Parts: sequence; C-alpha cells; structure tokens
Amino acid sequence: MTYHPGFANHIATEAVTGALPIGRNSPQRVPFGLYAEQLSGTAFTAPRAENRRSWLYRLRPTANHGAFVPYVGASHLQSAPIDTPPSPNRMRWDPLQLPSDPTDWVDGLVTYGATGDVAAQSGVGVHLYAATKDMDRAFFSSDGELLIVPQQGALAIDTELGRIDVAPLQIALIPRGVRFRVKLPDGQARGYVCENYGSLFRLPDLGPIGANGLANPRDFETPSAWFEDSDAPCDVIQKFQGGLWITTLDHSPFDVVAWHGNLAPCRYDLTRFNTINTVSFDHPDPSIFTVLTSPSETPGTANCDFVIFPPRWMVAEDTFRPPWFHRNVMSEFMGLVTGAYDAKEGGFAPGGASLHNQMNGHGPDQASYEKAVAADLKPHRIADTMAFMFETRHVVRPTAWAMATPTMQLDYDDVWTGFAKAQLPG
Ligand SMILES: O=C(O)Cc1cc(O)ccc1O
Ligand SMILES: [Fe+2]
Repeated sequence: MTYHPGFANHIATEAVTGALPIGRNSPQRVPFGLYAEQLSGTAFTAPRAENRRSWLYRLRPTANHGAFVPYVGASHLQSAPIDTPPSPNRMRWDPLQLPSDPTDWVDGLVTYGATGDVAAQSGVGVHLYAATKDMDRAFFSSDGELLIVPQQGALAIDTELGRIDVAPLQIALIPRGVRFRVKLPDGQARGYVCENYGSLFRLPDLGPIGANGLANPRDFETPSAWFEDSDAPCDVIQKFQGGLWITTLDHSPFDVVAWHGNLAPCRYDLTRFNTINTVSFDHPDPSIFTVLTSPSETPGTANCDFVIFPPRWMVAEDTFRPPWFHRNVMSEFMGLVTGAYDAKEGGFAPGGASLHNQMNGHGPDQASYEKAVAADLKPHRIADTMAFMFETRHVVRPTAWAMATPTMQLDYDDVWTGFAKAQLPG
C-alpha cells in the first residue's frame, strides 16, 4: 500500500497504467471503457480554497444499482435531531463491551449522541463501535464525513479510493459518500466515530504559532488507487438522513481503477502531532491541541473541533496544571484512547466516554484537584495518555440507548461533590 503525503492535496493515481485520462476529466472515450464520475464533497461553486472533489474512473458507474430498501438489522445508529430530551447533566460511560454475537463494524456502531440537524448539514453524530467480525459488505454515510478514532484493535479499511490501515493512536477520515468496508486484523476492535454533518474537517489556522506546528499537513496520508474486479454480489448499506438502507450490487463497489482530485480518505498518526503548550504559567485553552476543525458560519465558533490531549511535558510554574474548572458555551464529548487523563484520577477508562454540555460546570475530579494543588511543580512528563474531545457549538443530545445502557455511570456527579469550602480570613 502506498500513500501520498498532505492534507486535501490534489492527487492523481492509477492502479492500472494508462487508466487515468490526461489533461481532461471526462474524455469522450475513457481509457479501457472505464466510466468517469465526479464525487463532489462541496458545492460546485464553493470557493476554490474550500472546494473538494475527485474524479473517479471505474468499471461501472455508481448509478448502476437497484432500489435501496430499509435495512432491517440490529442497528443502534441515529442522527440529529434526536427525539429524546436534551439533558444538562454531566454524563460518563464505562467502555462499550464487545458484542457476544459475531458483529461487523457497521452493525457494531452505537450512537451515543448527536446534535444539529442532519438535514441542515450542521452538527455531528457521535458513535462508538465494538466489532468482532470482518465486513463482507460496503457502507457509506450520505449524512457526513466519518472521523474514525480506533481505541482497541487495528482496522484495515478498504475504500473506493484506496486502502487504509489504522491502529490505535491513528485516525482515519472518510468523506461523505465514499463506500468502504472494515476488516479487523486483530479479530476485534473498538473505537469512536465523529460523523460530521457540517463543513469538511480541515487543519486549523495557526495564527501567531506561525507556519508550522500542531498537525503538520505532510503527516496526513492518502492511499493510492486500488480496486477489485469482482462480479460477486455485494450488499451496500447507506446511511441517509439517519435511516439505514440497503441494496445488493451484482459486482464489487470497489472498482475504481484510477482517480484524481482532492476529496479522498486519509489517515493521520496522532503521535506526529507537534504539541504546543505553556512554558511559563497557566494552563492554555485546549484549542491549542486542535487537530482538525469543521468551521461553522461564525468565525472561530466551530461546528466541531477534534482536539487531542497527547503525551507532553508539563513545566508551568505557580500553576494549577490540570484542566481548570470551567463552563463552556461549546459542548464537549470526550473519549480516551490510552492511559489516563490528567483531569480524572479515576472512572474515565480507555474506551470510556464523557459528555459535558453547554454551560455545565466540570473540570478536575476531587482527587486530581488535591494532587495538583499539593504537587511539587518540577517538570513532569504525562507519558501514557491520549484523550480527545469532539467540541461543538451545538448541544449534544444523548440517545435513549446511551441514557439507558448499564455502562452509564449514575454516580458521575459525585466526583465533584466533596470539595471543602474555601476559608476566608477572619
Ligand atoms: O473538560 C475537559 O476535560 C476538556 C478540557 C481540557 C482542558 O485542558 C481545558 C478545557 C477543557 O474543556
Ligand atoms: Fe471541558
């Protein structure tokens, strides 16, 4: 498997020499009788800097399929708007358990919450997955791009535009509409998915940081063209406006022999993140750890930011080093890939999740607080950690499933109930 470095670069790739038309997108006769097809990730008229599309050259056009019918499977996938009431309460969940029956990646997806409105192309869906079986069918979301954060087990993702291998500490980003199937080299896998209904994820501006730092573009990797020439039937499941639909093709959907453009799946290794932090005092806002951002119409107020808390040196002087107590106009869904998170001494396990919605007080648990105020502030490396946050301007509504699952920690408030009252002089 070969990859091309760069984020949303214009790439030209062919799995068969001579398959890619030169100098035009849609010649009268495409080499080998391939079908030329445009995949648009932004409106045709989106400004050039925003515009994302690719041209695919395939054995058959995607349009060559029968009707989709509703998918009747054990799916726990949902979309915004969620019909259960929003809750101001802070929530936390133990890890999602592996299913007892053989379950592939698509049936292993469970929606914990969603926000915005899938029909209005704003907001996100937040899913976790727990899977034990390779997919032998294809899946795509018409509702949003998928940011996949593996937590346990590698994923071998075959997509129409190439194959991506990812493991925990890496992420994959799959554009809206791109069909893919997930295989499990380790036999089982768990992780998180942000389904972004809004504007496409991109690298954040760096402002005074300068031209380099945080996630550097060249560390994103886009696969070369790959295809399979198979006339065996293949089920394709589509998520469309929250519902799941299925059709059966009489051929493989993975039949793109060549493609070019700047809309394609990619992967990124989170350990390549160039972490920037204070070298004087005060814990900076977590926006300093933004990997990718999906802007909204309001500058600086994201539809969704993907923020990580990677291993790093803590050197701040006269500073409460962990995340401070706070209330945020943005809503925060967090997960933990590995290790421990510096604001939570207990209860936030790798594979677990938490939700702190708009304006609701949260921050270090009491044990983290006591430890931090007592600490001798020598340089200290937080070595084994990788937490992340999907932070959104829209309030996340938990699903009925997430509210009812036994993995929900009903005593989560208690991590903040024991604080001693401050003592004023006199
Ligand atoms: O709530 C959290 O743990 C996430 C978070 C981390 C941080 O360093 C500062 C603010 C913030 O919301
Ligand atoms: Fe927070």
